[in-house]
Amino acid sequence: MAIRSFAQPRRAPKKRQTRRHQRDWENMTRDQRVDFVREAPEKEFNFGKFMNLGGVTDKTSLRTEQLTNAIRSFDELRIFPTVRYAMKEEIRHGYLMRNTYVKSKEELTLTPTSVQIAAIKRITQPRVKNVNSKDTDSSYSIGNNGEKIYNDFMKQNQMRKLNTYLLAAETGSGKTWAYLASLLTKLKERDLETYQISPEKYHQLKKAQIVRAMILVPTYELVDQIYQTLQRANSIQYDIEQDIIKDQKYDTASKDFMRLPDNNTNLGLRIFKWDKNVPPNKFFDACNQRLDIVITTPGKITSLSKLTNYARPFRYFNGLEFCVFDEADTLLDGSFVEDTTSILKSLRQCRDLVLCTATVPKDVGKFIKQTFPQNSLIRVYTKDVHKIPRKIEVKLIDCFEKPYNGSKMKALAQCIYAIHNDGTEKGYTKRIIVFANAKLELESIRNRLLDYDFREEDIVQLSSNDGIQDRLELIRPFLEPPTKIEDDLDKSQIKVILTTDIMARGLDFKGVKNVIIYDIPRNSSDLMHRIGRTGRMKQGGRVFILLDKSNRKSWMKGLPKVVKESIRMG
Ligand SMILES: Nc1ncnc2c1ncn2[C@@H]1O[C@H](COP(=O)(O)OP(=O)(O)OP(=O)(O)O)[C@@H](O)[C@H]1O
Repeated sequence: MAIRSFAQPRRAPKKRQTRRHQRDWENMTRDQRVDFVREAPEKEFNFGKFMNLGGVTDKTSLRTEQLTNAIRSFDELRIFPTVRYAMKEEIRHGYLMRNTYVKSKEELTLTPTSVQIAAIKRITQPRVKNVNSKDTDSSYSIGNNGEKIYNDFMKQNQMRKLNTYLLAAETGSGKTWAYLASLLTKLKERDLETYQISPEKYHQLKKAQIVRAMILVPTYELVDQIYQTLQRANSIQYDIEQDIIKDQKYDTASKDFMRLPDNNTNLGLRIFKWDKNVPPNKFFDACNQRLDIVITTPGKITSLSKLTNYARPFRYFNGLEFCVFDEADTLLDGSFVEDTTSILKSLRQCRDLVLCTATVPKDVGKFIKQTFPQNSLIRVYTKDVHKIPRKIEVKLIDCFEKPYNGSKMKALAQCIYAIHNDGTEKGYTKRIIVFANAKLELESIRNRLLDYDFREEDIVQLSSNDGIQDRLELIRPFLEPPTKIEDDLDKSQIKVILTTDIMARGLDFKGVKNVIIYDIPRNSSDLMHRIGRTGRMKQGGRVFILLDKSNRKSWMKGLPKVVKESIRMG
């Protein structure tokens, strides 16, 4: 195992032990020494080509730490009041009540996570207005379908630069709400701004045939997940006087705006889920009125350019101001990058682009550096990015040891059997995710597991060969909190899902405690994503890694220590 060791706290770092540096160190005050050590590079677990992560400098994550230090509640962040209410209720709705001393969800005190604080602070901070831009009321005019008004309205943005935010934080740390809270706040503040200029213009703009914000993700499962989160937030009901305005010092225009029928009972957003089975004409129909947010995959957007019988189908995105690439490490790599870059080029009015990811592979980091000029790129890295959450226990199973004697299948069956009987999650169906590399292999793994007397209904396989509806149906029990065995349709004591990397990214498996890595993935980034399907939001979890001929003698053996000592993965 090769652990690059650099700074040792409170001791002069080895790299600095030249005479001059040693003298400097000795002359430093205690505080200066602490700062010096904190800014020196941390240990990193690095071994060969498998390790493809990089680009996290301790200075970047230190800056995020400084930003987040003093904040303890959502109320201290610039989040639009109605958005803040809906966000907290949505998180409360999905909160897992196990591992908490609080009796009911209503009593929970929710606090923002580091990435939420840092991202919201950075993204929603007001911009310095460009002195050259003609930011005056006279730039508004009225057109037939509202598009013209919007175009005029957007002209003022042309002089302002695009800000690109790179949000990188460990898996399960609440990145989705980090960008959603910022996005919804921007949309609401923009509406309020217009309303303050002229209520009439605000109402006219609502009829504009445009899309205001777009969230792109790599899979249809994620399209569905983000859509469900937003829809839940959008349908949360509040009493505008009691829950939002009471005891707060808002100016009259803001209060009037919040009391409008569009705002006074719920967020009132128009959200469009553009998934696999939705043809473009459904999207065009939805665009008859202003769409606040579209959630889709890059492929859906680029497919518009192939349409021959629609005039300028891309025109609906001409006024788009806010765009998110969720799972940006995937969207800016491999088969996606061509689509995503062509989309980027056409978003001329976009002012805020959020690249959200749990890992920044070196190649992707390099691409981002080359694509976005340094002065427009704002990095928000948390201090635990590229670290496996410490609540996760990583266990290695050597298939060459007794009693497996080289049989990986035997080791897998034994591992599932041991989880089944380990006395944890008493009374609940235990859910286990098994990751293999090749989808063609899944069927044979399942058949061989059935030979070990597991029940057919307890073991399912899922790959990209299955249709999206089947996939959503199969993963549903994993996306919901655990159920009591007697409430489960099949009365399953365990439920095993055999899958590939298609399920490894972004999916918010609720309280799944066990992940088995049957095959080692291609690189450390994929490994981090697989491991991250458990141990979400500081919940515990276990990951079992099967070591076979190809990897048993390797650095893999150092992994449990890397997690325990909270060492960053390279
Ligand atoms: N402040 C908070 N307090 C408690 N729970 C939260 C908070 N914010 C978000 N959550 C919950 O944490 C879970 C994980 O959040 P989310 O899916 O956004 O993680 P993520 O960082 O995007 O993970 P991944 O990298 O795997 O995509 C969700 O169920 C979400 O509702």
